[in-house]
Amino acid sequence: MEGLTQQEEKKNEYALEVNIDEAGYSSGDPCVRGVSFKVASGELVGLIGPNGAGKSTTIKAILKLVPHVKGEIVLGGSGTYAYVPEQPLYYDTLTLWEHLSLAGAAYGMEEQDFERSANELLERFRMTDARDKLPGGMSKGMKQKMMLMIGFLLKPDIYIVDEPFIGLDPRATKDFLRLLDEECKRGAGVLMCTHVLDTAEKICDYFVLLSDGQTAAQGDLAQIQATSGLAEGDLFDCFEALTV
Ligand SMILES: Nc1ncnc2c1ncn2[C@@H]1O[C@H](COP(=O)(O)OP(=O)(O)OP(=O)(O)O)[C@@H](O)[C@H]1O
Repeated sequence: MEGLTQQEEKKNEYALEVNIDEAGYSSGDPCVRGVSFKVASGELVGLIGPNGAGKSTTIKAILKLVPHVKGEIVLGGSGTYAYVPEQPLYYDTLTLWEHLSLAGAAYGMEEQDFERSANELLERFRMTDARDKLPGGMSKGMKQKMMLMIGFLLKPDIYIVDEPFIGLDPRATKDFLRLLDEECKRGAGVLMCTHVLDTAEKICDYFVLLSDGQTAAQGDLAQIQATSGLAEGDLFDCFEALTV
């Protein structure tokens, strides 16, 4: 668009458009109803809500991992995404490096490009010493880092990250947030589901607050505050006021 810098232009494109009429595990009994939002390129959207509110079901509906979904999901850009699940998924017999290699090969990365990116990620996540370890010999946080590294390796148009903070120590959290910020600046969109509301309040551009399978509020912090009637409230206060 005229007068916009390249980065502003990127921000005006959508990395993900979600219009879920219904989603659930058995027909006729949807857990999620009427959830619609967009993630712009370069934007970080926080999907928040109490236990059982429907956050993971929403993410799984986006990824077509639940059996019943009515609605429309549109991936922007070239349609590439990285999903980082809440529970690490891995092969017991493959080392960290072999997991990265497998992901690189599956996405057709050039060998040189893969080696450079994988080594950089090992350093940034302080995991170089764990390069040849099997997941069974890793701590919870190390497994979580492995999942995040696989996501970052792929440099997708959108990251879909389910509760990334549990298990990460403060330094690893900082390393992760710094990388995420760089990826947003590159133009990637991020949809992140989390219970860590103080961090979400600091880093998210937009919030979708779910309660009992429906949208209780959505918008930036000012809009969430307005919906909750707490003009000066922090995200936690608004969350309490708006959820059941
Ligand atoms: N595999 C499943 N089969 C049937 N029902 C499920 C399944 N997984 C979740 N549900 C139901 O869907 C509803 C929403 O659950 P969901 O896991 O999406 O919540 P959530 O917001 O991610 O919660 P949490 O914060 O506890 O992770 C709940 O009523 C839950 O019982």
